[in-house]
Amino acid sequence: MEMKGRAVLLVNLGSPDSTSVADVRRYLNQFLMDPCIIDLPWPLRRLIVSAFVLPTRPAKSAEAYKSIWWEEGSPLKVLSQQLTDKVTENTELPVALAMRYGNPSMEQEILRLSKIEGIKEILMLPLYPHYAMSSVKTCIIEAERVFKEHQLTQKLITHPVFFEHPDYIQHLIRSAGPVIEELKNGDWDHLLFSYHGVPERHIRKDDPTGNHCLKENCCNKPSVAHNTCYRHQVFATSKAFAKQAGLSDEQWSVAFQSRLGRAKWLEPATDQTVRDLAAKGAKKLLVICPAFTVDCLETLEEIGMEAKEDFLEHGGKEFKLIPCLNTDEAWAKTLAEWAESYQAS
Ligand SMILES: C=CC1=C(C)c2cc3[nH]c(cc4nc(cc5[nH]c(cc1n2)c(C)c5CCC(=O)O)C(CCC(=O)O)=C4C)c(C)c3C=C
Ligand SMILES: [Fe+2]
Ligand SMILES: [Fe+2]
Repeated sequence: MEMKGRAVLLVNLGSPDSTSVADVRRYLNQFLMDPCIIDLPWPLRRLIVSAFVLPTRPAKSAEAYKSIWWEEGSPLKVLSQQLTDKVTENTELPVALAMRYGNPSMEQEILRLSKIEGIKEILMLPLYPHYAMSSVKTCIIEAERVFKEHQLTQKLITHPVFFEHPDYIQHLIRSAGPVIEELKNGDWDHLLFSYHGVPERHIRKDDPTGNHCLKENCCNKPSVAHNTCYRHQVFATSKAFAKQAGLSDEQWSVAFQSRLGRAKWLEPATDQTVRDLAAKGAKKLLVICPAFTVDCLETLEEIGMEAKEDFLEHGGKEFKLIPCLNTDEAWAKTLAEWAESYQAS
């Protein structure tokens, strides 16, 4: 196994430095001014962010962050760091954690790793199971920018996405615990896979065939487009999970959360789906969020609080959010193994 000279960079999305409105505004500005997030020409993006988002959203988001914030800081950052520490315990390679937005920045951590004696390559492993312009692609663009700007001589490699890797699926099922057997026994009515949504336009832009994605049944027809199709990849995760866990087709479904703005995003929306499930008579609902490897605002608040309240208000009786893999020991070990064994072709 050729791993001498490799350093590992785990990357996650990032959080504001604190729950103050000023810090949330700074974070949202950096996030939303990324052309991979709002993919419009700079003047239009600047206008939309300044005129429609920054006047009101920071205060609203700050309140949401306050409801999930821990004494040690943002759950996403605290959990990502604890996971990184566990990965470090399982490998002799140097491992660092960076955030795509906010701190610790990718620039700071790439430069730190590049200064370690004997480092010839940096393997970036985005902690996102699925490819999206707004997740993996933006990390690659930022890492390439840092390498170029600082004229780094090391090689940059990116670990592939792992949306249907058998180890990842197995960890998801195992870490979900007894609720999966309970679902099979009929003790829960349904399992909803809630994935972060993306605008449909992003998927079309990344479709190398120019006409495969978002057509009738496209995600089930083999295509090179699936390498960059978020929709295909989240269905692949859900189907692999259901197959390995032994769930029948009626026991689960997929929905997309966190929509922002007026463009058309992937459907169905999680909030509507949760209400529809309650209206159809579901009383006990399980929700899992496999687009996130660690819990964050979008799982803890949007699903664990908002979606739960919605379900209970519309006639549901019990709602359980299955935690993300977070700092699971076996998962950390798998990440260390992947970091050591991955060979770029
Ligand atoms: C799973 C990967 C993610 C994709 C894809 C993604 C796309 C995406 N997100 C926004 C806008 C926002 N997302 C926000 C929070 C947030 N998003 C992700 C992950 C993905 N986003 C995570 C892990 C988090 C949580 C961060 C945390 O600190 O816990 C936010 C900020 C919070 C808020 O104000 O609601 C915004 C805004 C867009 C527009 C987008 C695709 C275009
Ligand atoms: Fe997001
Ligand atoms: Fe597709």
